[in-house]
Amino acid sequence: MTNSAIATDTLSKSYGNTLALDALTLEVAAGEVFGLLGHNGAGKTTTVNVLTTLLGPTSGTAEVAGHSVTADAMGVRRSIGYLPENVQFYDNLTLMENLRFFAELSGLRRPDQRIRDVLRILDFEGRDRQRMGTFSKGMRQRVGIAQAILHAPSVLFLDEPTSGLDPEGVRTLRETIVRLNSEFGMTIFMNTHLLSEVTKTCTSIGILRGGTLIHHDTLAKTLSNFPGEGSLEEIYFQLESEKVS
Ligand SMILES: Nc1ncnc2c1ncn2[C@@H]1O[C@H](COP(=O)(O)OP(=O)(O)OP(=O)(O)O)[C@@H](O)[C@H]1O
Repeated sequence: MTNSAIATDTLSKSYGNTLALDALTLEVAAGEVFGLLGHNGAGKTTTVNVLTTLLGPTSGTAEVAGHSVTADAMGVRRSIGYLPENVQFYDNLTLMENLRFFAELSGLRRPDQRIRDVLRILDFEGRDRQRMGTFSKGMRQRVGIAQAILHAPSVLFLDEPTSGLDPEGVRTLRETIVRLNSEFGMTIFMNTHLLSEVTKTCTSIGILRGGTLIHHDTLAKTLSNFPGEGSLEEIYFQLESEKVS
């Protein structure tokens, strides 16, 4: 038995003739904050879409929280939360009304109690009657996280969570991610382009290039294995530009 939150074996996904994900074999241990990096079109969103069961794989296997994405997609969905890159809300409804709507959709037994807990976890107390349309982009991202964790998932997927946020929004979101991981033990899997955030948040990283995983290690080992490079950004560009052997 392993304590993998995510385990894939030669997982591939094609769109017609485009091989977007090429035999991905990856393990993310429970309790990690994993950052998936790569240029535009590298296959990051495809990976998240397959792991969250939005898309079926073309071949290979993947388990999330111990459930197969193909044989037990419902088990996966019950165990995960997902913040898409562009999360949508009902702007004319309040924060509470939005969360109640999503809580009812996911069939929560005592939605109001859980919503109150989640509002407290995300420091939204006192804002539950505020209309969503008045929230900043950073706050909307955190409401997206609130929505994603209503059913207390063990694994949380975030697709470009800091995209379009100002520095304060980025910092607050980072604190939220770190807190969900350290206080509530959630495994976090995030796609991101923001390497400075990866350095501050992630415990391990993977780099995809053209659908192939070209690097996977803990952040600490990645940094120590490239002592000549000043930052993760420089390491990333070095790895990304290396010739495929
Ligand atoms: N629905 C689709 N139909 C056809 N090709 C697609 C589809 N979705 C993605 N692709 C292609 O698959 C490859 C991987 O795309 P994907 O969106 O997974 O990359 P990404 O790393 O998330 O990129 P980005 O950082 O721009 O979001 C790209 O070549 C893309 O053009």
